[in-house]
Order: sequence, then C-alpha cells, then structure tokens
Amino acid sequence: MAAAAAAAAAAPGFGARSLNARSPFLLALRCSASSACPSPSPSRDSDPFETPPPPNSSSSSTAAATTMATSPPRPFFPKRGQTLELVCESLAFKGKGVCRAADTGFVLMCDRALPGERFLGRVSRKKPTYAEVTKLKTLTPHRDFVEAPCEYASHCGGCKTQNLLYEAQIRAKEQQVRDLIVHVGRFDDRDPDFAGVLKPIVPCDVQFHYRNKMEFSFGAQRWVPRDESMVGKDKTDSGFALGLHAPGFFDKVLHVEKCLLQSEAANKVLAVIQDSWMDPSLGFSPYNVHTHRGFLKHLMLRMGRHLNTGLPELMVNFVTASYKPELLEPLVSKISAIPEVVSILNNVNTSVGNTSVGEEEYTLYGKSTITEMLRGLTFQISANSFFQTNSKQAEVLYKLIEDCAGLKGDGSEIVLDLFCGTGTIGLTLARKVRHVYGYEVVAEAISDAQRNAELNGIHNATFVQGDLNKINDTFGNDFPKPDIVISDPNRPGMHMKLIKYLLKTQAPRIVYVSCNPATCARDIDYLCHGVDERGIKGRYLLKRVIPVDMFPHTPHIECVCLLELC
Ligand SMILES: C[S@@+](CC[C@H](N)C(=O)[O-])C[C@H]1O[C@@H](n2cnc3c(N)ncnc32)[C@H](O)[C@@H]1O
Repeated sequence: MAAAAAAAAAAPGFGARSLNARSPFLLALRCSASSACPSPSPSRDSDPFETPPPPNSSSSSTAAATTMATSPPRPFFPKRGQTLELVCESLAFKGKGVCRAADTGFVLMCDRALPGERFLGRVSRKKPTYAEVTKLKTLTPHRDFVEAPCEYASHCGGCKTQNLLYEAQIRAKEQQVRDLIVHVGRFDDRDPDFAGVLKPIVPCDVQFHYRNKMEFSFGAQRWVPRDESMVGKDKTDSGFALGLHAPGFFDKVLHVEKCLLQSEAANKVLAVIQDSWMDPSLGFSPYNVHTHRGFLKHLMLRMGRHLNTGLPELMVNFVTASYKPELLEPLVSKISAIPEVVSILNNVNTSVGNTSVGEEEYTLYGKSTITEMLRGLTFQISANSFFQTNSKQAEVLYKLIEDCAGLKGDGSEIVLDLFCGTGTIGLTLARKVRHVYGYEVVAEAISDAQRNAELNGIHNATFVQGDLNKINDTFGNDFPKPDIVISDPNRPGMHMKLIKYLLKTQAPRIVYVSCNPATCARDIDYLCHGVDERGIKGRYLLKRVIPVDMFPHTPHIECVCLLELC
C-alpha cells in the first residue's frame, strides 16, 4: 500500500521529498512495505483485516506467498510471469489488494483481490519495493463476501468492491487514510494526541444510484471478458459497443445495458439508446480511435433537480466527431419522450483525441443547462462544467467543511477558496463572511462560479482564473490576508509553491479537502513538519482528519482535514 502511495504522491514539483530515495519520506514508505521495518504500531496490530488461516493450509495466520513449485528463495523477489498462491491482507491505494510474501514480507499488489481472499496470481510487474500481480483464480473467497447486484461488477473498472460488504469497504478506506497519515504524513499514531485527530469515516447512506453524471463511450471494438459467465450475455452480431472502457484499454469498450450507480431515469435513457443506435437503418457508426473514422464518440447523462418541484431533470449530451443533427433526430425524438429529459445537447469534437468536451455545442431539445441545489443555493450546470458527482453526499461533505472552517458568522472573515471549481464551496460560506476569493485554472469554471454567485444574489465573492502551480511571490497581493483557507486540489495535490505561500501567509485555519489521501498526507506533512531539505519550517497542527465515502463500491476516498496555525 505505502509503496504504491509513494508513486501516487511523487509528482514533479509536488514535493521534492517524495522523489528523494534517501529521504525519510520514502524510507518510511519502504519500511511499511518490507519485513525489515520497525514493529507495527498498536493500531496496525489490531487490523480488522487480519487474515484467518486458509482452510486446508498448514501456513501460519500471516498472508502467505509460495511459488507453485518450490518454496521462495531468500530474500524473496518474484520473477515476472511467476505464479504465486497469495492471501490478500487489506486494501490499499486505488483499491488494490495487498499481499505479502511469507517470511520476507515482500509486498505484492493485486487488482480486485479482496481482504481474506486466497488466490492464484501471476506477477505482471516488478518494482524495487513491491510487485504487481494479476489474479488468475480465486481459491477461497474473501471475508465479508456479498453478491454484487450488478452483472458487470467483476469486469467493469468502476465498482471494484461491489461484492465486499459495504461496512468492510468503509473500514478498509478508513484504514488506508490512517496508514497514509501515519507513514506519508509522519504522524505517530501511538501519540495520545493523534487518537482524537482521525475521525471515523462518514459513510454514504445511499450506496447505489448516487452518481449524477455518467459518461459512456461508443466503441468500434466490443470488449468481451474472458470469464465464461459473461460470454453468452455479451454475444452480438456487431462488434460495436456503448458502455464503459475496459480497464486499462482506451480502445475497447465493455457494452453495458445499465449502470447501478446512475439514476433509474438515466438508465431509462440508456436503454432507449441501446435499443436503437445499432439499427443499420439509422446509419450510425461509433468513432474508431485507431482509424479516426466514425460519428458517435460519447454519451453523457447528467442529472439535476427542478428548482420549484425538486423533480429530477436529465441532460443527455451526445459527443460526436462532426455536426449532423439530422442523423441524431430519430434518437432525439425517442429520448425527448422520456418525462425527466429536459435537455438534449450535441458537443461536436472534431479532434482526434477522445475527450468529451466539444469545440461547438448545439442544443437539440429543451434547455442548455440543468439546475441542482446544494446547501440552500442553486447551481446552473452546463454540459462541461465541473460539479460534485454525488449531490447528496456533497451536502454532507460541505457541512463538514463548514464545521471545520469554524466561521464566527459575524461577516468579518476573509475566505480564500483555492481550486474553487464552479465556486460551490466558497459560495456556500459566503453569507457568513466578509468576502470569498476563489482561484481556479479552468476559465469556464470561473464563468460558472460568477454566474452562480449572481444567480444566488451573492455579491461578496470574487473568482479569479489562474494556475496555482505557477504562482509567484506576488500571489496574495490582490486580496486581504485570509482568516480561513479552503484548499480542494485535484489528485496531484498542492504544488510546493502553494505550500510555501500558505506557510508564509499563516492563515489561522486551513481546511484541506482531498480526493487523494496520499498527496493529502504528503501536503499535511509539509504544512505541519516543514521540509527540512529546503529549510522550510512547518507551522500548522493537524486537528482533524475526516474520511468521507462519496463513492461506494469504488476505491475513491475523500478527506476533510483541519489544520490550525501553531
Ligand atoms: C477537486 S476539484 C474541486 C472543485 C471545487 N472545490 C468543488 O468542490 O466543486 C479541483 C479543482 O481544481 C482545479 N485545478 C486543477 N489544477 C489546478 C491548478 N493548477 N490551478 C488552479 N486550479 C486547478 C480543477 O480544474 C478543479 O476545478
């Protein structure tokens, strides 16, 4: 887990320490990934995922890895292509199962291996501190097994843990956050002060149909999983597909008839499109990413709510390689008959790249935006604007952010909203503070944020377009010293320039919101412990870490962290 987290945390410019092999950062990571490390902390001794002895096995209760033919050489280091019998101990970064070689503790990571599962795996990739394994066959199922309700769960790259009991999923996520804060963030979980810092994970009450946006791809090459149980179901005369990308392939699409993460209304639309689009008389062709021929690229389904009625409203966005509205007309007329559909758009993307953002956008039916409500505010969402994809859990997340911000509520404070997107966090705080300043790199998101402020009658928020990886010493000259900084970066976390700015500015409180606990732990380490090799002193105390599950059945973990100036 920690070795893979090192890779996740090591991005150019995002923390020199993570790239220095002799640094305590990597040493700490290494320690957690090898048997030569100091004895595990008390909390790790009581790992809820401790592996029970597999039936018919004489091995000890620790996870075992043995070669099929002979016992492993010492020190154990697997060869590429080698087949091993493994037991998964726990889940780590990206939901990969962590296994260890018996005796040496050498770490092996396996996609889709779940805690307690004994399986045969083949070594697919070797790294200095760990190896990656492809699962060949389950020998004994994992603990906390539940039937996955979705027929695609074992093949589609999205829901990797659907057949793990939800309570076990969130326990695993909470444990990952703890491990990262301890090993990457360099906090001592034996320290009594730390005991109160890490809060229990906030579960997601709604575990299916929670996503308000899904993007499917049209493909000229249908991916048929090798698993026998799927083959029959996936037989078709055509090689075309509309669904989700096969894990690891940009050109192969797993054909899906419905997705249990999106709403029933969105599944109705998907079913209508699946029913018709391959009809040869309609003349559709999926875009081929190799030949760059074909018309249909992506189908995006987005759900909001009507402002007055609260009823669902659905946006359907066809991303195509050229503009041919007459070709889409038969589909448009069928879909527009579905009551929830209020907007049908066509984004035309003529580039050879396969992104879903078009150079031109056309409204084929209804309106060009939908609305959603969050913490009493209204947000207008266009096809390409960023919006939290789990609206219900976003309410929970934003409430936690506000709690951590600890606003006085007297309208005296300045809030700096870094990585503000369409301004949703800053705007939900604006009514209680003097002014909100939001920074974001995407110009369209800034326009959306300004429009959202206007829509809600908020006049004390300023949104500025800018790249927070490229700030210089003048950053901060255009706004007063913040009382509270909210920082919600995307997966790479914060650039060292931004860390330095925060340490120089010394805002009394920082609320760090993260969708990547590895880079979050690294940045918190910098803010609290400094960067010795650069002579930078840490100035913050970590007061709270609250993991939040926004995406059940997937490996994604969100965290809200509160830091206070020492
Ligand atoms: C996780 S989203 C958070 C959005 C927003 N806070 C919200 O809750 O909706 C991260 C945001 O950071 C923006 N971003 C990514 N890199 C950036 C950079 N270098 N400078 C400024 N903004 C950036 C992205 O465009 C995205 O809107």
